Amino acid sequence: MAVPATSLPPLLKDELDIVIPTIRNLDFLEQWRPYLSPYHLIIVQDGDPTKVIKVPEGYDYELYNRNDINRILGPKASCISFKDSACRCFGFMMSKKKYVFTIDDDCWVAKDPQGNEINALEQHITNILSPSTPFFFNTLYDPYRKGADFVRGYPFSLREGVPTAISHGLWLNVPDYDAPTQLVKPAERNTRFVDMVMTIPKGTLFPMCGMNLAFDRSLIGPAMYFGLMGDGQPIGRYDDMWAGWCCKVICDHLGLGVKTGLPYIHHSKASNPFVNLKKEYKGIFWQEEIIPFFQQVQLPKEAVTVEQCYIELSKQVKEKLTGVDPYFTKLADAMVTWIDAWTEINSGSSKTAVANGTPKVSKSK
Ligand SMILES: O=c1ccn([C@@H]2O[C@H](COP(=O)(O)OP(=O)(O)O[C@H]3O[C@@H](CO)[C@H](O)[C@H]3O)[C@@H](O)[C@H]2O)c(=O)[nH]1
Ligand SMILES: [Mn+2]
Repeated sequence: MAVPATSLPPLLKDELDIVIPTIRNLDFLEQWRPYLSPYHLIIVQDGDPTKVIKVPEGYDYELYNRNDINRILGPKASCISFKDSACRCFGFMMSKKKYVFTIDDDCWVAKDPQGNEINALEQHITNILSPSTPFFFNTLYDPYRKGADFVRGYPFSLREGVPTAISHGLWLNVPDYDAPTQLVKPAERNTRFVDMVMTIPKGTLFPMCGMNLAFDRSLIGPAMYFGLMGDGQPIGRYDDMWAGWCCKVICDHLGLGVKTGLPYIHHSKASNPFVNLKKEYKGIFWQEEIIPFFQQVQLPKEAVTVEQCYIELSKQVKEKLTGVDPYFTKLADAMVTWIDAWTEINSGSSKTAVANGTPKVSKSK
């Protein structure tokens, strides 16, 4: 019988923030209470800043709306998307913790095949705190999980693994399909629970979904920029994809690991495929050129920090992708603005969080 999650002390309670992008009241947090209420939330309110977002009692949080973003970042706020879940990366920037878990407000606690609730955050923490194996594939998947190990023929020199930077979770019910797939398979639901965590091999890109994602902010935070999406931009719903491609090439360069698989969340809402098609349209054919770009990216050995890698990447984006569309010049510049803002905010020289950004004292625990 699994030990109920609530009986375990909250792992990394003071070292992890939960970032939620939202345009609605956060009632979904009621269901997550046993698992998430010990942690500090950073809520990034998108859309109309005059709308009041209700947060269930008993949660400790700070909330930033567009007015806060503009006040805190000034002109640099131009790099934070508006009217798109990409805004969540502002929460990554404002966090002061080593780890971040980000979740969408239509993601619910899932159940495993035995009917037990899945503490997604606990599994992400397990994934992040155990090493990754990007250099040699272990056919028994994650060798650090209980009941598994490295198989015969796995080099002992590689068994220490590397630090894990990203833990990419999955979704039961509504899978993260692109609009064309949603259109041709509107009723398809993911009911398959696969009890697996694996390291994504070095040199392999992956489509990172932002709705159930955790990462080590100290290892890869500055690369978790979700790009220029939504209002005023020619593309949407490629925010997390862009961040994932940038992060993966930088993780490969710096010898960091990316894992995918458990945990699952239950994704409830299928966003409108027609609206999604409009947002994704350009991305669907641009990505046929973006992926080969990332596959050929070489970062100089002198680039030894995430920031240095990211600035170098922005130069290559401007040089090699502007031919696809002038948007990539804007995006490359925004990547630099993001790093400037990240450095300013995280060097302590910035405006402290005030007004809406002031941490709210939880009314009752
Ligand atoms: O303008 C907006 C719209 C929504 N949000 C918040 O972002 C998340 C996701 O919104 P939603 O669940 O409605 O959309 P999905 O299509 O299911 O999102 C997933 O697809 C990808 C979009 O890039 C991404 O992997 C997932 O986010 C919710 O919390 C909304 O409240 C917003 O902030 N601004
Ligand atoms: Mn959703």
